[in-house]
Amino acid sequence: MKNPVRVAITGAAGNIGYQLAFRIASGDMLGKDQPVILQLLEITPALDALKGVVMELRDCAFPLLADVIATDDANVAFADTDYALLVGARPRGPGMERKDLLEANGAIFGPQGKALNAHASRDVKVLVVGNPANTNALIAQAAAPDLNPRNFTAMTRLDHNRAMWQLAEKTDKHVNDVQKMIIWGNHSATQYPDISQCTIAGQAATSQVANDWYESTFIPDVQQRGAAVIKARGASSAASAASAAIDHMRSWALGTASGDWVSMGVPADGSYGIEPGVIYSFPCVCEKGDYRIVTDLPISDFSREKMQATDEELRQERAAIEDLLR
Ligand SMILES: NC(=O)C1=CN([C@@H]2O[C@H](COP(=O)(O)OP(=O)(O)OC[C@H]3O[C@@H](n4cnc5c(N)ncnc54)[C@H](O)[C@@H]3O)[C@@H](O)[C@H]2O)C=CC1
Ligand SMILES: O=C([O-])CC(=O)C(=O)O
Repeated sequence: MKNPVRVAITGAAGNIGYQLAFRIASGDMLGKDQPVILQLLEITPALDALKGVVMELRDCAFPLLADVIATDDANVAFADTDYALLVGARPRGPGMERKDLLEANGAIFGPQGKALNAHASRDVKVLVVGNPANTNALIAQAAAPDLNPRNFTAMTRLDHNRAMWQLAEKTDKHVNDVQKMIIWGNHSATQYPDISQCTIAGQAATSQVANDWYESTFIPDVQQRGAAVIKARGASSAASAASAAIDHMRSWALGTASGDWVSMGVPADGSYGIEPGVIYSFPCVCEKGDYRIVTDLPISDFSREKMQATDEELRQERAAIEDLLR
């Protein structure tokens, strides 16, 4: 049996956290041979609810769950943690954009970055889910100067999964047939879901759907899917968000499928002309516990314009919280 690894989840008594903890404890994220110690963080008023989550985790008698720690102290939650899923933050309601949460949620991620910097494993892999995810990841990264800046990532895997399903449904294929989807940029309404490289059962996606459907239906539907779920459910996506978080971490830790890639919000490194300074979603291949941005894909004028628009929004979000980066 492998030694247990430590997985921290913030907002663990919230809607997403309640899904995440159980799936991670059952081995969905790191494999059925990898024991885990869950380190659950909540705000003090939610500690009773968190106690209930811990009771239920124990009641599942998960073979892979080595221990559970529940706390309202980030220094405890992040101690020696190998994986940190930063979920705890306020969700948006109807009529809000995710960046409307910047002020309320931005303040959470500086102190958490600082606690990670002081206490986490030096190789900790960080995924920010709390919105606005890309900019919150930037805030956490800036507060953790002793950790590898590349290890601060934001979740666009839910958008990636949504886009794959929309395309599969439109072409009457299974989602397993869809490869090489790309989400560029921000986890927001400016994100650019790009099918130019996509294949469906090995054939170019662009030859299987009408361009008009792609531009006028697919792109806005993927961009607005979070809002559509809020309208339908009266609450933001939770089970699908937890599932995507597990997909993101599993790909990063265990690798992406041969011949395919995934979308991850990662620090821009100049690839595709996106200058450093923002956490931007790129197509990424993961191998041996690391990721790399897939480079040198051809970019059309249509794509370039959309990639720049979402970059611009990220720079505006950054400017709005610049004081939190110091
Ligand atoms: N990146 C993505 O694709 C997605 C992101 N989200 C975002 O995830 C976040 C969480 O969503 P839900 O779980 O539905 O919200 P929720 O309100 O059900 O749960 C959030 C939990 O975080 C806790 N919390 C608040 N501040 C905290 C702090 N400083 N430290 C630790 N815990 C804290 C709250 O007590 C609450 O239990 C929201 O910001 C939401 O917008 C949601 C869906 C997808
Ligand atoms: O839309 C929201 O506010 C929650 C979210 O990020 C998503 O479902 O993509």
